[in-house]
Amino acid sequence: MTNDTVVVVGGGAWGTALACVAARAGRRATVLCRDSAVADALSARAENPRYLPGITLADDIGATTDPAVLGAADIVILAIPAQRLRAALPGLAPQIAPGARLINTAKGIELGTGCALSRVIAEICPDHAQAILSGPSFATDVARGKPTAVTLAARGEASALDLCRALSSDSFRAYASADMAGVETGGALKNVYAIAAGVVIGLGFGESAKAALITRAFVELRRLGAAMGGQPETYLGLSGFGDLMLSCSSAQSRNFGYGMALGQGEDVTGRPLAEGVATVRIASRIADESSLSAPILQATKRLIEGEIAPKDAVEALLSRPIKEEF
Ligand SMILES: NC(=O)C1=CN([C@@H]2O[C@H](COP(=O)(O)OP(=O)(O)OC[C@H]3O[C@@H](n4cnc5c(N)ncnc54)[C@H](O)[C@@H]3O)[C@@H](O)[C@H]2O)C=CC1
Ligand SMILES: O=C(CO)COP(=O)(O)O
Repeated sequence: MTNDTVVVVGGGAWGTALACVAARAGRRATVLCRDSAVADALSARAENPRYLPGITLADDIGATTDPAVLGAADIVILAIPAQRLRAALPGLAPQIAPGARLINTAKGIELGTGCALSRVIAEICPDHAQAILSGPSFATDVARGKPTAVTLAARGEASALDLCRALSSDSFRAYASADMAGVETGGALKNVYAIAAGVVIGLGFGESAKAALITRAFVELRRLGAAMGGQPETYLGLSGFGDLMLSCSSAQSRNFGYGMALGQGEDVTGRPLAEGVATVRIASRIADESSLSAPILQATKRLIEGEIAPKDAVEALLSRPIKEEF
């Protein structure tokens, strides 16, 4: 398989960082932007001042707003917000070269339908093989070339390994997996728990409370993920535990930041993209429908919907009946 040419759809923080990844791995990389100002800045100054201000990017990244560029791609990386995927894909699909492989990197579950994003992609691009890249990786770190490791899942180990080799370099290491559902659900659900961890810190409850929250969140994430089709061991890896740990422990995470603002009683309107806000709504419905116990997720949902105050949400969790840990 030829993997020479990579087109990244989405000129935001993550799409830009992933174009740097592809370029560092020796691929010809182009970002397909929606906004011509972003494309111009990337092409002329190797900068994305809107989404990654102050970071000088590899200068061999191309940028365009013309979807015709998809016709030359061996690999198409999707890096647009999860809830935008269904609306964006029909305009792109006819342009994508027949043999190109798609790698989704958005983290979420479709709000209106409860569909995994891989299913949304399969519905709109049924003839293209697809993969998922997910793991602990902040765009700013990746764009700067700081060491990062992620999981890349595809149907079939050989395909996953081939894509891992195509994108790995001395600063970016992708591990192969054949568990698409496990990788996908881990990335989506960790955002919910990052919001919850942010709330705990925003309330001033401290690091011990946060460690307890993350540990119990991990139990829930594995339970929900398994019900959605993931393999248990996948959640122990980079796309599960790794990403949960990163997002629940750093104010760099937009989801954690959103939770912190909630905990501090701030107005959260207009904050940067926090995918967990949509995910918690649909994941709570899925948990209810399957009678799965997910108290942290349900408390986070009620908090986000304004049904309960942050302090009361944490107190409700602490006052649940005493039970065995496992
Ligand atoms: N920023 C990060 O560190 C990471 C982000 N991700 C995931 O990547 C996805 C994108 O996140 P970011 O790039 O950080 O968000 P962002 O807010 O920085 O950028 C989003 C980009 O998507 C574009 N976009 C939105 N709707 C579109 C549409 N309908 N058609 C074409 N382009 C559209 C916007 O113009 C913008 O360029 C999210 O699902 C996020 O969870 C995953 C790993 C790391
Ligand atoms: O997914 C991420 C890191 O792996 C980015 O997290 P946020 O979307 O919360 O910023």
